[in-house]
Amino acid sequence: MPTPTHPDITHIAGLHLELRDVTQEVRGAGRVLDEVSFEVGAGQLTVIAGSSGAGKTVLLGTLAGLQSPTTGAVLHDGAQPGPPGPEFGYVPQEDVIHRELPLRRTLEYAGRLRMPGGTVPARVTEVLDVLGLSGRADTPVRALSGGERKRACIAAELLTRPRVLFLDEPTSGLDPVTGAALLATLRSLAETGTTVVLTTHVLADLPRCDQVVFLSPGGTVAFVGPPDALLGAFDAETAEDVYAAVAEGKRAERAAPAALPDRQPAPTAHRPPRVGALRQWALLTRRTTALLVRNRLSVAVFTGSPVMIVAMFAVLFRAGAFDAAAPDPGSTAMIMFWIAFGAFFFGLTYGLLQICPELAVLRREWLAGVRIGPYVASKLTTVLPVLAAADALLLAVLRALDRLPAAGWDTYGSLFLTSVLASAAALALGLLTSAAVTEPAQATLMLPLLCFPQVLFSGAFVPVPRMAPVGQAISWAMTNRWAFEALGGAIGLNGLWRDGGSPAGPPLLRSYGDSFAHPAGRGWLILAGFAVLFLAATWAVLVRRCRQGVSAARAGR
Ligand SMILES: Nc1ncnc2c1ncn2[C@@H]1O[C@H](COP(=O)(O)OP(=O)(O)OP(=O)(O)O)[C@@H](O)[C@H]1O
Repeated sequence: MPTPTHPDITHIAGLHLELRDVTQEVRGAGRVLDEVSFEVGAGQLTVIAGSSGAGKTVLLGTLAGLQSPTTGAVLHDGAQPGPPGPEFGYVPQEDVIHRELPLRRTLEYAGRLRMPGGTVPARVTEVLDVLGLSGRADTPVRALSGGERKRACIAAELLTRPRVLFLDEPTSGLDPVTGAALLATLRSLAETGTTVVLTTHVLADLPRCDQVVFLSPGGTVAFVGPPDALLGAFDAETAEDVYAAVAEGKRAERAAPAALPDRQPAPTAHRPPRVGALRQWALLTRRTTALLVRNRLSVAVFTGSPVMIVAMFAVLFRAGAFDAAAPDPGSTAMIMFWIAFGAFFFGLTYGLLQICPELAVLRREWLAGVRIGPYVASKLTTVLPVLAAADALLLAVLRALDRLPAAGWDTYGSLFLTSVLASAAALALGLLTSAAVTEPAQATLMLPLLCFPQVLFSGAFVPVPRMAPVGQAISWAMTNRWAFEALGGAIGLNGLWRDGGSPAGPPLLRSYGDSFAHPAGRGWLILAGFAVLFLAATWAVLVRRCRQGVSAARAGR
């Protein structure tokens, strides 16, 4: 990493941070922070050190206002931490940027989502330069080294010139030279006004900061002060000796040094304007599309599953099942069912992996001002056209192979609309599942669990009038039932079975009762209702997951 330069020398007003007698209890871990008090002056670089498990990450999150303290107060510029926004930067230990796109594009999307105006490309160039990443601008994020990816995450935070930047172990895993250069970058950032707080295990980071907060294993503060006072406070010769002394329970005298002053008087904090919901939706739609196209797994699923299903249908059914003179009533019902299930399956598989792999990114962007509504809507607008194409392909191939009858555009329009609505409802169910699980493996496991009842209770294999009462009740909640009935109604199964030249028709008609006797509009309404319901539930789950562990004030409540 080259020596950092800082072309952007405009000073900004850093945030003044204060903890007053903060205790923090974590479920399952008990009291993690105990009566912690210290201040961080605006534009100062503070390092939180301490042994593993001492509570550094919890302290960082509490200081950032992400977790409300159990008792005590956290103050930003003397007040409760405000709602999320672009003037606040937080870099957790895990990566919080997408991996598929080239670095510059990734940062441009991150910037456009956080700040309005056309200055983003120039700002990205500046930030890449500051972090020594200019030479990697066109490299996909996944091809960057661990240290470069860490700097890329920091770059995303710097785009908005935050007033405060929190970083959880940014130098872990970096070689000494790269770590020192990163610290130098953070120092120059502090010198232009941004308050910087980071946790570390790297001893070399300590002398490079303005203030050290040393946590002892019980979550109490063993030392707060300038780094050059650290060794003396513990009569130690090296920083390792300090770790040993703190592990033995030693604490420096808390007639503690006065808090470092703000680097410059903070003028009234101004909140930069947020990007509007409509613009966020358009940007997120473009980014999701770009990410999908670049992701080999999603391209394989998006193209592979329709092709596979269409091919299976083509070899499964005989031609001419709908021939009015000699129909095959059993096959006609099955063709309608499998079209409904195909539409459901496309929607579900496309939706299941949409959210869970990027939840950490979403949570970070939500804190920077990205709204959940536009995010969920962007998934729908990106994926639904692909689903519609897959549904159209399915119908077209079945018609071309004479597995569906010759009929007018109104019939095929009705079949298509039903399929698309069935796919939309399944997509929304997939998104809901993807939002609720914690990792892609869980989402994949949900696929058979969600498909099985949709097959059993659709009313195709056991007609709804023949189901046990509980089964009938469950069938109401199956989108596949409504799609199957609407498709059967649109293609005219009742008439074909009643008037067609097959003796198997009338008994089948009696079994299925009035399943296909309803106007198509009823099925469309129900399917659209399910889609809206699942999307609303997805929104609610994501809001809850983003707010989880975030203090009420920060969460904007
Ligand atoms: N969500 C959680 N659920 C249960 N326990 C937790 C949770 N978060 C933190 N803890 C516990 O709180 C304590 C402090 O954790 P924290 O991650 O802050 O330590 P740390 O000093 O940052 O450790 P490290 O340096 O290893 O990252 C640990 O005992 C940890 O197990």
